[in-house]
Amino acid sequence: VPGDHATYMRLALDQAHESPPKPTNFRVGALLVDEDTSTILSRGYTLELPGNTHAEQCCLAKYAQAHDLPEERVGEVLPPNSVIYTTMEPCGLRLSGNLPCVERIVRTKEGGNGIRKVYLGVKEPEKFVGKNKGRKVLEDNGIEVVHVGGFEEEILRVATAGHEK
Ligand SMILES: Nc1nc(=O)c(N)c(NC[C@H](O)[C@H](O)[C@H](O)COP(=O)(O)O)[nH]1
Ligand SMILES: [Zn+2]
Repeated sequence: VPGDHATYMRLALDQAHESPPKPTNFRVGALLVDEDTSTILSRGYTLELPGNTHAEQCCLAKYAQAHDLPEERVGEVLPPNSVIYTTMEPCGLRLSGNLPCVERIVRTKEGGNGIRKVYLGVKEPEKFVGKNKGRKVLEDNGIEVVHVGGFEEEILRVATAGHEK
């Protein structure tokens, strides 16, 4: 049965609950979906893969790994109408200096179809890097950004669970 946006965002939020709490990031969950066939291609959560990894990064890396490719070449194997559901908007800047997920999503257009749309549950709180400017970068690269409402309170509670109260 084709999932609706809420179904997929709920599944992304389930992923966020798997993330180990940490004071210096947010606990986020992401889903990679083929919109043509309503197939879930990959799931990911913050810190799932070794290193200081983000949910969207893990989602892409796992799908690439399943095709024996490094994450930076995932665009070569994405179906034509791939989308990402992420509980929090992709980062445009990271305090660690690691490559932001907006760049990882934009580069999926290299060598293939690339991610078409990003569905987000909440905007990034301004705690670490101030205002997140990633949305404009995605849109400037032809990637549609859509807010899926209804989960904000739970998304933020999960995202900040590792922060000092
Ligand atoms: N969309 C998103 N997915 C994630 O999985 C995650 N952890 C963040 N978090 C954004 C926040 O801005 C960064 O976590 C801090 O800027 C610290 O940067 P690092 O995570 O250490 O690279 N945002
Ligand atoms: Zn990120």
